[in-house]
Amino acid sequence: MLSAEAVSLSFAGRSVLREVSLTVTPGEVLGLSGPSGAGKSTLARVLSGTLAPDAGRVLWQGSALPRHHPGPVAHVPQSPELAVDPRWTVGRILANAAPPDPEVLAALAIRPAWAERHPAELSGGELARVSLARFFLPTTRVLICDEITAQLDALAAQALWQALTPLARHRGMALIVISHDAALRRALCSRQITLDPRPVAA
Ligand SMILES: Nc1ncnc2c1ncn2[C@@H]1O[C@H](COP(=O)(O)OP(=O)(O)OP(=O)(O)O)[C@@H](O)[C@H]1O
Repeated sequence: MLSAEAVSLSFAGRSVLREVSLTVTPGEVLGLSGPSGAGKSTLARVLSGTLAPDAGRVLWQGSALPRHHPGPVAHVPQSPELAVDPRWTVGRILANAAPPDPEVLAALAIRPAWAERHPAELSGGELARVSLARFFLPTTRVLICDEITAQLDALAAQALWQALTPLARHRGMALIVISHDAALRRALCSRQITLDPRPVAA
């Protein structure tokens, strides 16, 4: 189980997260919403251990979040094109943290032929799937999906979620779905929290 206890964070004296508390249990799909700038991506970075809070703590199975990489909590970023090295091939990107998992590659319809291509040689939907596969590792127990289908058309978005959610459920992986799309959150999530106007504990 992942939990955040009264997590607070400021950037240059400006408070972004104010005593945010939440829990995520294995296999759960939790929705996270709030207006632009509310701190959703910042919270994702804190939960995945890439950003340390000023106050409060993040616990994994009741202990401090492990510092090793890859850890149990992965944050799939909002803009995959900004999060990958454009000089790397898709094959290298996919193999960077762990050997690619054939089941994940097949479920996300990632073609072997893409291995020699660079990120700029994929469509937005293809790159979104590669970005997802990159964080969908055997060690991942909580996958934070940060607006991962916001740039896709409705059909491509639906295909991605239809591939991702059964795979995560099958592996007992929890998902945190960050999205401005209320219908999507309703369809996917068993529980939701909102970072507006004040953090709501779950
Ligand atoms: N490294 C940083 N340094 C300074 N300010 C930052 C930094 N990262 C984020 N912020 C600020 O923190 C606030 C929250 O940003 P964040 O990206 O978490 O919002 P968000 O809720 O995910 O927004 P959106 O829905 O637009 O993606 C914003 O005002 C942003 O400018």
